[in-house]
Amino acid sequence: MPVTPALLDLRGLRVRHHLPDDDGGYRLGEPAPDGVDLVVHTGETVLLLGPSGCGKSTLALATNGLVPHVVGADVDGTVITAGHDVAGHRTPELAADVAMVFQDPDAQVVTATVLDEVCFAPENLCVPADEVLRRAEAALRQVGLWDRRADDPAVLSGGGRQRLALACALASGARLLVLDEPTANLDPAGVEEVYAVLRRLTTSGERGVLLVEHDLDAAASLADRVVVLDGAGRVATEGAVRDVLVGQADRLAALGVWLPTATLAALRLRDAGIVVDPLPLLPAELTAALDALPALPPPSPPSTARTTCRPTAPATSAADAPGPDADAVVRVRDLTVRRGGRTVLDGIDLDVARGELVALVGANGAGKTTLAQVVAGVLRPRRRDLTGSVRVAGLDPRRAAVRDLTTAVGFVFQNPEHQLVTTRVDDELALGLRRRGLPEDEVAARVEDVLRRFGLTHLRDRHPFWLSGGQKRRLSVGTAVVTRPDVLVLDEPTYGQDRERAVELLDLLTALHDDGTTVVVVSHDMQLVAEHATRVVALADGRVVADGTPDVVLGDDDLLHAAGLRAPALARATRGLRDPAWRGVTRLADLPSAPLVGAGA
Ligand SMILES: Nc1ncnc2c1ncn2[C@@H]1O[C@H](COP(=O)(O)OP(=O)(O)OP(=O)(O)O)[C@@H](O)[C@H]1O
Ligand SMILES: Nc1ncnc2c1ncn2[C@@H]1O[C@H](COP(=O)(O)OP(=O)(O)OP(=O)(O)O)[C@@H](O)[C@H]1O
Repeated sequence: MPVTPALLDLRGLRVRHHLPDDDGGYRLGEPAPDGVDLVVHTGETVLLLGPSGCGKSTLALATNGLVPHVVGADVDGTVITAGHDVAGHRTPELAADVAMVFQDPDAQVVTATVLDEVCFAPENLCVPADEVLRRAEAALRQVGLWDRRADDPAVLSGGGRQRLALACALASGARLLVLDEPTANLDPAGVEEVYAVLRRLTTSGERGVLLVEHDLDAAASLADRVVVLDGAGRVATEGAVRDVLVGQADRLAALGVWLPTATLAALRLRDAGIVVDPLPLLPAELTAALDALPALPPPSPPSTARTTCRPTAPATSAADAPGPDADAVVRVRDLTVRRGGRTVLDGIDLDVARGELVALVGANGAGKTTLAQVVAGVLRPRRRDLTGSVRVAGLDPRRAAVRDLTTAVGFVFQNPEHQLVTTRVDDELALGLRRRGLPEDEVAARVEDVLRRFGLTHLRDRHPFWLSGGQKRRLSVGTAVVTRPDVLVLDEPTYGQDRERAVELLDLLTALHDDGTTVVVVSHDMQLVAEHATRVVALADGRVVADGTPDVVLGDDDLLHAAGLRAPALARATRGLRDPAWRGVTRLADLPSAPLVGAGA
């Protein structure tokens, strides 16, 4: 046991949120977390896992007193942060000791430029001016934002704002970093960079990290210990990373918690009678374990579920992209868009046929959100800022009446808060249907269906504002799905979701797609893209740099690296295998699913 005092020491933490009621008072929500003990020492990274709504963000907010001093709640138990009892200290008094990065980076921006933002915390802590600048520069360089230091934080892309929040935490000098999904909006290259920074910070022995994160392929190699909460907010299990993630993989899977891709793959193989023992944590360990088997059965033929309605020509450059398509439900021609004086989309041509499930991928700032929003008519640039044309189901999204447009295309924002407007979950789902004048019994039936499919029935009368991040995200996807549009455009729909919900959401998108809905989804999760998309369009610097099937685009390592992307975790594990038949297996669904006579170990 380390002899230094803990940076964070939680004993019996139990939080019940104050839920406002109609007569101006409040009632208490269900406890989450519920009686949790958790300790973080200097030099240590502790990973906090658990299904959506179990209280991970609430626990994070309790470490610097935002819960209960700002977010109303009854708190039992004790929280000692860097030796201070949080109950007796306001959040600003703890700022020198604990720095937080929230799930929603927009929640914390306060100044007018990127540089000011990073200087803000150390200035408030009365750090000498030259030291403030030194720390700010170092932090901005570490997250790759030094060149954008004069920009307004509001004009950064989603991933840009996430990097900024992290730079602020680093520059504050606080010894305890509490990071709530710090990489959720980052491109794969950015995730690697951020984890490299965190690794340097913790191995230098000066700081400790409490990390809430779903992307275990990256986090598993950084964290020292894991604490897993169950759905009721109690500690289900804890221990060293490998002991928990690998040693108790079945239990975690049953809780609906994410597992590393390599572990998931091995569990699937085990079901097919191919025993990989011990279970691997990282892609390289899966490679070694499979190579050690006497023989591998052939992988399953690629699953038919993903076959596109209209085969897309494999193409690895914009020039080779599929030609004009008469059936295109989305048609983008030579689209150029300027924002804040900068060209952010540069001559985009893109046809999406009815029934495709297209993933838009690319580095932070590549223009994915801009393209998605222009297609959905959510962003309507001025005439001088846009050239070229866009048609969705025959409509011009810049000019069409909102009512017509929302029948043609549903949009889900990167940040769900931006689109929730009513005071109840069920009203939020009913809103678009009522606006269309649907009969009330039809409205009720569709709302019930979506509540059930998205696991929101028990929260139907909750104010959308008082939901967890994952619950808000499901609600916002639900509002887009409930109107059954021709085209559904989603910006990072799985971020913040536990495994069960993310898989459910993607299965739902796949089902909608099978029913003929065209789906365009912006995603940084290459494994999910590989599993579900029928086509991948990669953007870099506002241009289409690749357009083809997932196998072609995600199999081109040089292209992926140049575009700030990385191969999916399973592809990283299989590409080094001795058995050539297995190289390039990218989808879990393509692993052997039944034992083959005379094959395997
Ligand atoms: N500000 C709030 N007011 C009232 N209830 C809240 C508030 N924030 C969260 N809750 C509720 O508290 C519980 C725990 O939420 P929390 O955000 O801590 O969960 P989480 O584990 O971080 O979930 P996710 O993975 O979905 O982000 C949930 O049931 C949620 O609905
Ligand atoms: N409101 C705005 N004003 C000016 N520039 C903006 C604005 N919003 C975005 N930009 C800029 O447009 C470019 C493309 O941003 P966009 O959000 O489309 O990228 P993205 O590929 O979706 O990135 P991310 O993966 O980080 O979400 C970025 O350089 C960004 O800084």
